[in-house]
Amino acid sequence: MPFLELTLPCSEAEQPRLERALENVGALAMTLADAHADAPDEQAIFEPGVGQTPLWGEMALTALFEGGTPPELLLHALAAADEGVDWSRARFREVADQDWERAWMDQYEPLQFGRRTWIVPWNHALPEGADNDDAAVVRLDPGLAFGSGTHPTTALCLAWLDGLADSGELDGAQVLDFGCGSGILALAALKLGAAGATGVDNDPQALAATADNAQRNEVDHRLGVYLPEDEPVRTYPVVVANILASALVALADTLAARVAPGGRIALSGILAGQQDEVLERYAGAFEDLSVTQLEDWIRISGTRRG
Ligand SMILES: C[S@@+](CC[C@H](N)C(=O)[O-])C[C@H]1O[C@@H](n2cnc3c(N)ncnc32)[C@H](O)[C@@H]1O
Repeated sequence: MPFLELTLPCSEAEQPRLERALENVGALAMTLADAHADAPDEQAIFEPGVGQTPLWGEMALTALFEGGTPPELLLHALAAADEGVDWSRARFREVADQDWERAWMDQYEPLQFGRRTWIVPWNHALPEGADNDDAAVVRLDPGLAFGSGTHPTTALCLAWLDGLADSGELDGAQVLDFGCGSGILALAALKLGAAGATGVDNDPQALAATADNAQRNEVDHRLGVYLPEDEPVRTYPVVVANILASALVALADTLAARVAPGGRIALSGILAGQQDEVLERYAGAFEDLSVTQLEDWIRISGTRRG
């Protein structure tokens, strides 16, 4: 089914407010494009709530909604979400799924994380280094689920997994990827030597993307995917969760209960400045908590107390 695409002009000052309202009424994904005529193709794609900072002055914000959504109902919901915005500026059109997938692919290049982890789109040949025998290569088309490796929150987790593999801690391990999105972290862990992985996400589309990516990477027999309410209650030696700081705080007890004594955890999706609240919530159950920053984003990692 085609999607409904909404586009409206957007200044830098307005951007967070517009994004919040669009997210509240169910936007699946958004793009921000330079509205200058001389740079029409420059755009950034991001998941609602985990935006990217634009560099341009005049912008157009585009949001994608489920196909079949009536524009007038959406305008009504947007007016209720934020009545201070002139939503009549919005323009609508139906777009095919492929247009969005194409937009992802066009801005997506092979990337290396740590020593030997590679994320390579299916339409690229393996670059030098990714063709080494010990390279851990995940082939990915992220589609609409978050997780292509290009976002710093994902990059921080991939580098952490690569480091764990280097110290032998992933060998034969079971890994929980909480908030799996495209499955990128679970797949990387499996390629780096984990015996099995569990992907959990509250978005069924993410679970479908993870399962599909696992099958295409031929690791589906070693991966299970679950909604949070169906997730098996068990412990893991390695847990990685790239969700927002507020969710990490809310899920602290659940995630702590999933890490085996002496096991390792990485928490990502934390904006610089939000780390203290997360550190405070996890300090009781985890020791050796360390903070790593990439651009505006923080990763916290630690070891479960025995
Ligand atoms: C930032 S993306 C991370 C995707 C991928 N793991 C990566 O590192 O690129 C966060 C994912 O967590 C999911 N998510 C957010 N809150 C959640 C919750 N409370 N329980 C389970 N999944 C959640 C979202 O649907 C999204 O797929």
